[in-house]
Amino acid sequence: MNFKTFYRTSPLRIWLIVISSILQPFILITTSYLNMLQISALRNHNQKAWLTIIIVSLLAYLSSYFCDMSASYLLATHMREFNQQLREKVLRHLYDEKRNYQVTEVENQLTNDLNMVNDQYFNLLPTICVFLGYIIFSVIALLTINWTLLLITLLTVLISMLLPKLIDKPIQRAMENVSIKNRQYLDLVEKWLGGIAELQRYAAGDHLMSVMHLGAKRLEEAKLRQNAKQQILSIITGSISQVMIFALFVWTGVLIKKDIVPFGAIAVIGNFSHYMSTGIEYLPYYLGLIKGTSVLREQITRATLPMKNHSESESSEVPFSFKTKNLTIKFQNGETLKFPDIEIDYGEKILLTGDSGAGKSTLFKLILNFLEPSSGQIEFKNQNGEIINPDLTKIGYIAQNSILFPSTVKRNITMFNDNLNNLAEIAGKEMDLQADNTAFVQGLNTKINLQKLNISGGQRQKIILARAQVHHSNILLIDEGTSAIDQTATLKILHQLLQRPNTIIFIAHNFNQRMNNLFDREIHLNK
Ligand SMILES: Nc1ncnc2c1ncn2[C@@H]1O[C@H](COP(=O)(O)OP(=O)(O)OP(=O)(O)O)[C@@H](O)[C@H]1O
Repeated sequence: MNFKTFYRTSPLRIWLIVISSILQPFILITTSYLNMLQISALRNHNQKAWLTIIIVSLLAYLSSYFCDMSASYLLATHMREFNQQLREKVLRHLYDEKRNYQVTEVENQLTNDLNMVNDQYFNLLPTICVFLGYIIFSVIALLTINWTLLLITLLTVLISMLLPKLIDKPIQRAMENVSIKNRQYLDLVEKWLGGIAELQRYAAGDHLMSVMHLGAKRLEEAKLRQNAKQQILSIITGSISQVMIFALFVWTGVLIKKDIVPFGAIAVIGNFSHYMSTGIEYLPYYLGLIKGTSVLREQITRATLPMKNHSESESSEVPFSFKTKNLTIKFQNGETLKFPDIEIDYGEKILLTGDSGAGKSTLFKLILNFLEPSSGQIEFKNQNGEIINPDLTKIGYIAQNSILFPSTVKRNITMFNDNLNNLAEIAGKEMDLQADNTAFVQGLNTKINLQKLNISGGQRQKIILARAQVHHSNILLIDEGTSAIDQTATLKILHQLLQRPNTIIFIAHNFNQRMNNLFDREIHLNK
């Protein structure tokens, strides 16, 4: 993400912003010239000329405000469009990447990181133009008076432009640090405030306060350090500009004394040196801020790049069967799980059991490649029994904590594919949803309110199971998909699920013998 992408959003608008921004210093510096003429007219008692210049100056000032307002309005419009495009690209990237993201990571990217880059990079475009204009037009004005005055000024500009290079690394680090601390703080908010009811139940408010206080303190300290670094940059560039003004006045005095420049130049120099010093003080400061965003901009660019894995998915095939060999996984905390070799044929109905913590859910995650095995492999085959590069997205998966969306029951089943509406009605019946008519007053058109949690755990599971029924997959992995559903309904649901031709591997703890008998075989994992 750089200025080029920003420019491409609307080149015409960018040019208008640049022109209206550049016009502001041009008008102000031209008016300074007019002021000099105004003083001469007053000394010569030329009231008409004096009044004309005052009116022209007034109009010039008004047009300068107009330019300022136009630039701000155009920039705001541009930013709105640009940010919208950027957010869409980030979301497209996340969606295509199929990686498990932490919600806070994405939240931070779409809000805090983007705001920082907006404030300290793109929003500075008019400001940079104005300060650049101050320097350029002052240089031209000084040149008309005496070239040696210009020389002194140019030298100072050069020094000030090189200065931020000395300090842009610490500023970059400080900015990154604020972003990290902000992410950590959002993470705390999500993890701790997400469980506030539990904390209230056990009266653990003091601990919540101290954890949140520490997170907020770290964030504020990082901001303070960033501010201090920016202040240092501001002080360095400010001091240089003051030295320059002093040198300019002294040298103008010398030139006047030697009759090289007219006496009136001292008044004009005062104005120009002010514009010049403002330009020199702030331009490197803002350029320093812009440089400071480079790491964040790179991060955002990476998050917006389109994913190029289409060729991979094109060559991959839908899996029908698989076998595992010497599969182990070692977690970061040192815990290691070893799995027996398993071979599953197409159409088998497998009950996967084992003690709590034996690794049943982990096995599913390994099959789906959500987790990488430390050793061993999984071999997938197609319909003809040939080994394939599998398209793992075609494996159906019902996780323990499957997600519902704030929409109707039906759309949660069809996953927003209205062509599947009729199938949703059938799957709803198969998964015994009509037994919950009192909760679903409008049937499948009842809207799920995630805030008010207007559905029970069992109803949630039935909706997720119906979703899997409607979106047929050759291999379906179900992790405790009926744990909250009563026994009678579970039996009914199992009958429906297991009569389909696809492969089903079902993790369950609490099945009775009658339910167990519905499966072809049981695989038991030992700890
Ligand atoms: N990402 C992880 N990092 C560290 N340890 C993990 C991770 N995922 C799982 N484990 C550990 O692996 C072991 C197996 O976990 P898993 O969830 O697969 O068990 P399970 O057989 O499905 O248990 P349950 O029946 O209680 O759901 C547990 O001891 C768990 O703590």
